[in-house]
Amino acid sequence: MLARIAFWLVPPPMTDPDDDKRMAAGAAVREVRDGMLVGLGTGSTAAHAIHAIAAAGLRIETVATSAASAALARSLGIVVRDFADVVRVDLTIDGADEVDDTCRAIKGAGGAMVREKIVAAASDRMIVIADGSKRVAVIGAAAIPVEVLPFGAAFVSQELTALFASVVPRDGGHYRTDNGGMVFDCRQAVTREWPALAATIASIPGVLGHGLFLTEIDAAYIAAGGTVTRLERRLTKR
Ligand SMILES: O=C[C@H](O)[C@H](O)[C@H](O)COP(=O)(O)O
Repeated sequence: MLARIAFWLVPPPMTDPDDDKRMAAGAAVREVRDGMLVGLGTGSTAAHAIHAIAAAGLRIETVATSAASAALARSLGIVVRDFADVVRVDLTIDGADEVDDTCRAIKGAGGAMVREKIVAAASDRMIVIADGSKRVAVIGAAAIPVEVLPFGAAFVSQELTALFASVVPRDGGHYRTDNGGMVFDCRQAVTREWPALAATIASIPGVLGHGLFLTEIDAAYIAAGGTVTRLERRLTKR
């Protein structure tokens, strides 16, 4: 009862999720140093990081995980290289749809997960930035997006149906990624043995990639109520 009264007298601080995204992005960008090759993520939170990089006037080069992020960065005067010529990235900063305290994440609501995973794998350090709504005890409530070669759509959809309770083609099957792939948003996995599930999805012919990031992320900056928490992954990356 006392706790309830205290709640009404002193309401918890309310912050705009966009302010939290900006704050998480700003904290991560403080890790960027002149001379680095930096991976630019995709989405609304990653866009804050791109703006923060531009505002900091850092002398860096970047690679982008989507056409949208490349266009935003170039519009702000940031040098963006073609990733096809790159084998190693110093640091990547990207958003997430869900992230847990061991830095496992679900990504790809914006459809960029395949390029994001390639750039993450090439990165010495991969940081996820997010507002507090993305932090979860256990990943798995968000849809896991699976990018599929349109040629194999029906076959892959059938295979995914054995792994998930719900398999929904994005935009009724009309959505296309920067790679020309379709996306199936998959929910309620029949197993939460994530490494085995990730391997099974990836092994289906026609699958180009998926949004389960189980080993790629080194750290997460989560901002909630004006406070930034940094989570560091403890296990070795690969
Ligand atoms: O494909 C999109 C990416 O994985 C995004 O980083 C993720 O969906 C988070 O986006 P936002 O920061 O807009 O919530």
